[in-house]
Amino acid sequence: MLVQQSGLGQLGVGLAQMLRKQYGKENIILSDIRRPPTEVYNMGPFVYADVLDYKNLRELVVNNRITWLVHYSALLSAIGEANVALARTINITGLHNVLDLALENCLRLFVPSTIGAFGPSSPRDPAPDLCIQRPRTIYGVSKVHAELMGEYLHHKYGLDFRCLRYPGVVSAHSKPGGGTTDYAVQIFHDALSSGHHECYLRSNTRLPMMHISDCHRATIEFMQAPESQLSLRTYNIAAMSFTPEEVAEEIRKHLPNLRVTYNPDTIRQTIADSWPVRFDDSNARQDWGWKPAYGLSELVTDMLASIREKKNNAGLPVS
Ligand SMILES: NC(=O)C1=CN([C@@H]2O[C@H](COP(=O)(O)OP(=O)(O)OC[C@H]3O[C@@H](n4cnc5c(N)ncnc54)[C@H](O)[C@@H]3O)[C@@H](O)[C@H]2O)C=CC1
Ligand SMILES: CC(=O)[C@H](N)C(=O)O
Repeated sequence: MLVQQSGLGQLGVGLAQMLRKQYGKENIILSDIRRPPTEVYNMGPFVYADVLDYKNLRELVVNNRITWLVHYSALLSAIGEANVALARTINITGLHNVLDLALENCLRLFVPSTIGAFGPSSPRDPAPDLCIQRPRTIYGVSKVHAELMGEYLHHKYGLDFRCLRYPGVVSAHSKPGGGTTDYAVQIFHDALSSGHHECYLRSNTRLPMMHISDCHRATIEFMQAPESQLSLRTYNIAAMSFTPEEVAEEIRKHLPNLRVTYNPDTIRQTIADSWPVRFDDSNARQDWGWKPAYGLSELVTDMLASIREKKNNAGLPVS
């Protein structure tokens, strides 16, 4: 049995769907502190679980004989800077609860990290798996903490801790949750509604990005990889890197009238400028065979088709 925490965020439902296809819908429990939409509730087991409530988490694990835990709970980079105390609590105290629970119940544990775990003193093009990590956001600090705590408990007590550093994830099916890479989702919605996107980053801000289905596939392949193939517990994964101007150009191949204006927001621009522009994921490719399926043109084609379909199904106008 697997429980996936904070499953109602941008990434959660899609991962649960992919896992349920492989392991059966009754074996994957989605949890969050928010009320699930009807379609998610009808897809398979859903329970309330607050990552800050240790007793509640323990009951969930014990009552359902959980063996794997996917810990998605976090406040992302931009929203974390606006709520530092809450980000520290959810991202660090929440993680400690989950680590204690995993040790106590011999759980296997997957925790995602991010390009945000690097900072201005890290090598940026590309950022390797092992290098200086001095992030300047509470989000990044909490993710480095997660990487180090998980690795420490793996080496000291044998905890099966696995961690992937995700790039900015681009998905048509959910709203972004307060990150610095959110523009790369919003631009598609704007392109298909008003035809105008106002970008909060400069036109030449290059960041690593990934299509959500590659992100989910990487997660499952990594969780399934035999221990003997892993030389690290925390791996970078990469697919593509682009700037706002480059993704806009690619969208214009489908929607030539897209207009993009730039109005950089100091907080998010400063964060983006401190992150890697490219990830070196050669260890993931070598150790457990990671290979992305989506490049920029495939991502743009898929995002436009998926959002169009959603709008058509909802009876909304599409430009
Ligand atoms: N979306 C992205 O581009 C990337 C995401 N990641 C990581 O992937 C994970 C999932 O990210 P997203 O789905 O985008 O996040 P999100 O911000 O969309 O969702 C976070 C979820 O956490 C839940 N939550 C908040 N407080 C909680 C609490 N006390 N207990 C339980 N749940 C609580 C929220 O209800 C929400 O559903 C995070 O750990 C994030 O750091 C890493 C890199 C990129
Ligand atoms: C890259 C991430 O971790 C996230 N999307 C964010 O922008 O905060």
